[in-house]
Amino acid sequence: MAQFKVWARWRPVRSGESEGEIIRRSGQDDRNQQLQISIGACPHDKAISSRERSWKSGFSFDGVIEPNERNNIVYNRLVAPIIPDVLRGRCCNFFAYGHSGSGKTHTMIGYDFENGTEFGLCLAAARQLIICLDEINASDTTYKFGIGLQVYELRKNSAFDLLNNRNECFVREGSDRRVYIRGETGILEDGKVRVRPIETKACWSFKQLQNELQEGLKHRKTVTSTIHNQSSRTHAVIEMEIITTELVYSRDSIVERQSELVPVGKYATDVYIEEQLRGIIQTDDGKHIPNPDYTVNQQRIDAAEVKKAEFESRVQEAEEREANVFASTACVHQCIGGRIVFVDLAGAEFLSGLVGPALKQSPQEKQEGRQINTDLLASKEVIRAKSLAKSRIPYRSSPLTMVLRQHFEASNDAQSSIILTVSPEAHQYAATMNTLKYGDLVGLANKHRR
Ligand SMILES: Nc1ncnc2c1ncn2[C@@H]1O[C@H](COP(=O)(O)OP(=O)(O)OP(=O)(O)O)[C@@H](O)[C@H]1O
Repeated sequence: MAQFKVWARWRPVRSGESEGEIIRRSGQDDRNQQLQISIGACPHDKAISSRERSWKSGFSFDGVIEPNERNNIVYNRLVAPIIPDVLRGRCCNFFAYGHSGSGKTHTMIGYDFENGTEFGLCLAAARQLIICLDEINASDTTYKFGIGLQVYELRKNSAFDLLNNRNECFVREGSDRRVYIRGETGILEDGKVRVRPIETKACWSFKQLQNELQEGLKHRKTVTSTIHNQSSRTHAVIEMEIITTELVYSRDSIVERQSELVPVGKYATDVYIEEQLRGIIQTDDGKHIPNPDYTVNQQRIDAAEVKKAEFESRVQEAEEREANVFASTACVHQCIGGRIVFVDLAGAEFLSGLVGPALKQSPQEKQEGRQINTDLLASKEVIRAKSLAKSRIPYRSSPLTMVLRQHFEASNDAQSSIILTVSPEAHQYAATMNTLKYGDLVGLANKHRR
């Protein structure tokens, strides 16, 4: 089975664009029902080099979505078929890749939260999942299943938590080589330390999830681009995981215990450093030698370490409890932990260098653009390496791929999709071509595996 399905979605021509200026295109199936896309010469021929006059992809696309097909049709074709996988506890990923204004956000998140026909894919998926979970809840009242929602934007090494006031969190690789997204450690009113993981909102109804998502998206950073005035300059990630009340409690308890460990761990480090510093002196010629008047208090260091180990084992206990909750629930209902992830990538014009001349960029925006380039290139390489089933996947090339690693790895036996959003407008010819060529590359890598 192909790892990544590749879809192209043509957005409608904006009102005001003349029909004569749209890109001519056609498609053709091969025996495996894979599609080849042909693009005619650019209507603005003069601006384009001759080798770009027309183009044909390989039979590398799984499908093409036409401009008149609305979001509900897209959902039924792309996402609905994998919902049973999510309900079997698997992880499925959807990426939208394309140039500014090509329809990534329209597809993944949607701009209409009231009209079900136009729900973005994530909202439509949430609606279907909650219907299925309600059925499970009604048939077995021992458990209460819902959806854990995380919504964040990625920019450089930071994740901005849209469900927590756009709080800045940091992407770090732990000593266990897992990637964690955590905010600054905070001090609560009662003086307790709190480790802040990225917010997960437990949603038990569709209405609740819809409100949380809508509120969160108000914090999304958008700027005016040459194409439209709601352009996103970050990658937005929407994760939905099937959870139970018990799982939520067990995870809260991990956070609680990690918070308790922070001051104890810091004390142990401070004691060690203090003792080491007291045990050394500097001579007049700058050399460091043992302090003859002080004996390092090893007992004090050991006592602090023992305390730290005690708190570490409390964290470990809480982690084991979470694993038990997970395993015991999965024996009865395999849906627990099922995950669906939607990634609305930043505009691909940065990658192709197609930022229009009208888009004046500040030095900070230029730097952001470079980071977007790095991220898009890295995700491109990861998707390609996965499609080719390479043994080494370059996850560590960017913060985006580091964060997505767990989802990519969890989705090994499930289906993921990349949706290439393209515009038929002639003035976006080069951008459209660039996006389709990328899709072709991924699709051909898939074909290699079939
Ligand atoms: N398939 C479509 N059908 C109807 N309207 C669309 C479609 N695709 C895009 N649009 C409209 O075009 C505009 C730009 O789309 P959108 O914001 O989704 O682009 P984008 O690719 O996310 O851009 P950016 O990278 O700048 O954020 C929006 O008003 C959106 O509603």
